[in-house]
Amino acid sequence: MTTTTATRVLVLNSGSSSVKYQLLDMRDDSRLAVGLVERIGEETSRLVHTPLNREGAEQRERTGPIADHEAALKAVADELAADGLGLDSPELAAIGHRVVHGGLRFTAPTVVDEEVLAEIERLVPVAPLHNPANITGIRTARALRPDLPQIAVFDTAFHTTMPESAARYAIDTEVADAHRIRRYGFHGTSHAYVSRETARLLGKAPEDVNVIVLHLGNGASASAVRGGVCVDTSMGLTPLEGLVMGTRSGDIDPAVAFHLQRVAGMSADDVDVLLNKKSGLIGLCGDNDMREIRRRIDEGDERAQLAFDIYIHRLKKYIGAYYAVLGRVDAIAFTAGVGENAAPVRQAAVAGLEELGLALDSELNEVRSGEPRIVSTPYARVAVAVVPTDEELEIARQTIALAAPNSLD
Ligand SMILES: Nc1ncnc2c1ncn2[C@@H]1O[C@H](COP(=O)(O)OP(=O)(O)O)[C@@H](O)[C@H]1O
Ligand SMILES: CC(=O)OP(=O)(O)O
Ligand SMILES: [Mg+2]
Repeated sequence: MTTTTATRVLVLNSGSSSVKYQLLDMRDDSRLAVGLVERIGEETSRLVHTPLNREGAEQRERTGPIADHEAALKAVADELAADGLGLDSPELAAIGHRVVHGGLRFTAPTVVDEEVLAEIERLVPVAPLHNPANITGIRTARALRPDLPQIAVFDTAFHTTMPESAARYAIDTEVADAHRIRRYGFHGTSHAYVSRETARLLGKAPEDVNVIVLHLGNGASASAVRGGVCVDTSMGLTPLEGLVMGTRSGDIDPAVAFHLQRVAGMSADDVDVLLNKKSGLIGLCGDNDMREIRRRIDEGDERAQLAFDIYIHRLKKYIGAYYAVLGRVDAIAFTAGVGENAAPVRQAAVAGLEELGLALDSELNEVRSGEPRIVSTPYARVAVAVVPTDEELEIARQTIALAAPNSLD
């Protein structure tokens, strides 16, 4: 009789209207399948599944309504099964889940049980776009494989090292403590992975480098990482604070919220929707995709240009702020959809910062590549790097380390 050692991990990254997933073999971090379900809940849902477990296997795409995250995960399970990678496989060691808000309690990856789920549920008001989808992902995966460990990896965990001076808001301490109001920060899995990869790119140990990480996706956040430890980040109690995002305002005078309620007759929920879903780039110019905004700018569209300028202005302010927080900066790393792909964003964000030791090589900056790379000139004091993030790989590593630490021996 042969026994199979379970070394595979399925990672589910459930967003408000999408699920990204990867099935990995942790013996060599190889991917067996990757995919995405997007526009969940709409008529035009789309599932793109790429099997990577055999030569010549082709990407498959399905369009048509997928009602909710539960249906999406079942569709993913069917796609995996069609490639002989079904969830019933004895080689599957665990399922890892991105969970966005872990509050004060979850500072490390956690095995999910009912009590942990209840705590993630309690945090829904501070991550209303994300935690509900994460919970559905966990419940559905558990129903499909009740015997497997389900591991939650929290976006907030990497930021729990922030000093109180960075994490606390300057409001009444009793009110803040009673309601656990503080800056938690998000995208931590990405900030952790990218800051480490940046050190590697520089040929140094993470302990020896100070990095500003700019995670610019649809949601966007900056972090200041000193010697591998997060000391400040731009998102706060919720993922609304900080940079200008696809649909979120980022930093704003909080008085705007009560002014709109008192003067414009909006409810708290109306303001929430306005700031989370109808602001940022989409609120400014009607588009939240940087590709479309650049296209419009090339055609001379002034609204798109102003939206871009506001986005860059905020980004620059955070670069300056985190430069001051860190004192010495070895690298600035751009990551996620915009950071990895939009050369004009990188160029504009560091333009004029030569006095801070920042200088891009404009040719290197234009090169398209999926590899980590340096795009600054050789004589620049601060390296500018493009470092593709890989939240799924990082979640898989943390998942196997907790669920089956001896499986890779
Ligand atoms: N080639 C590109 N050029 C410019 N921006 C891009 C490109 N590809 C993707 N993006 C931007 O990346 C965003 C998605 O980033 P991503 O990190 O996948 O976000 P999320 O994880 O929040 O869904 C898109 O909304 C788009 O603005
Ligand atoms: C926390 C957050 O903003 O995540 P995303 O960018 O996936 O929306
Ligand atoms: Mg993302």
